[in-house]
Amino acid sequence: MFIKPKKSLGQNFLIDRTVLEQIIDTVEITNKEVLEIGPGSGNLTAYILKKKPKKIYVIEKDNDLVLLLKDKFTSEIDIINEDVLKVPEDEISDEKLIVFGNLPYNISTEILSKWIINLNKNFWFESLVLMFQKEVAERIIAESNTSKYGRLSILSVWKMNIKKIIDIKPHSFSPRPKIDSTLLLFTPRVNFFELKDPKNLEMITRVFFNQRRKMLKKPFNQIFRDAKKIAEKFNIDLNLRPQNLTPEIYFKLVKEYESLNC
Ligand SMILES: C[S@@+](CC[C@H](N)C(=O)[O-])C[C@H]1O[C@@H](n2cnc3c(N)ncnc32)[C@H](O)[C@@H]1O
Repeated sequence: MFIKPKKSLGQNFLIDRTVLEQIIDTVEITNKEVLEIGPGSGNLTAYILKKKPKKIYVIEKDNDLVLLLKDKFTSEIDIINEDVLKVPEDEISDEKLIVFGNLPYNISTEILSKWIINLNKNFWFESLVLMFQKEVAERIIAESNTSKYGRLSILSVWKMNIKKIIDIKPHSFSPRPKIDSTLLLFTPRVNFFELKDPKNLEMITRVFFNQRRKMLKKPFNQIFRDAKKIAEKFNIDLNLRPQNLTPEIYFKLVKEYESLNC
């Protein structure tokens, strides 16, 4: 069955055996429950199956590809024919999942942000092995005082340990994307900083990084009534820029905001 790849659904299928093997070797799969996001034509799915997982769930939005997957794998996989953004990720299984995803580039940050915002102390996964556009992966793992550091880095490191596994070149896919990709491994950060509402972290980092070239004075005044006092409390020089504050400081500022407003 030939299916023309749909650009709108970010369909670039992995065809490089070495890369497929590197992906499944990132974590232990045997006897574990696995979730794959966007299995496409099932290239990675076939490699996952070789490692004998206890069960595989896949979430694929494209009806044509779902037909192809049913044909190719019969009853070996449990197919959820849905938009991943609409699936309640913590209701897929009672077991902690190993998640793989060569994510569609146009919604990759939306998926990651949704999962992080929804996470509670009982992580629904054991690890996430996710592929991003290289430029997005660099923003996720960026540290403070660098130009790529921003909201996505702070949000990601809040609840996860993140490790870069490999970069992947366009020739590993068909059709070839125009950009390089990067595979990241995320594992739960057990003692993450407790906040009342993750939306406050989203809001505060948005206010700061929407004006990333401005001095801290401006966002501070927008968020806190007594900005000077709060800056002194946390020993922050208001002449610095948003990228100079570590994630830890952002978490503390959100907590302070919550204690004053929520
Ligand atoms: C980059 S391709 C990866 C395909 C396959 N995993 C591989 O590596 O060869 C992304 C896949 O995600 C699917 N997809 C796109 N948007 C989706 C969504 N919102 N929910 C679920 N799947 C989606 C596409 O149809 C496609 O199969």
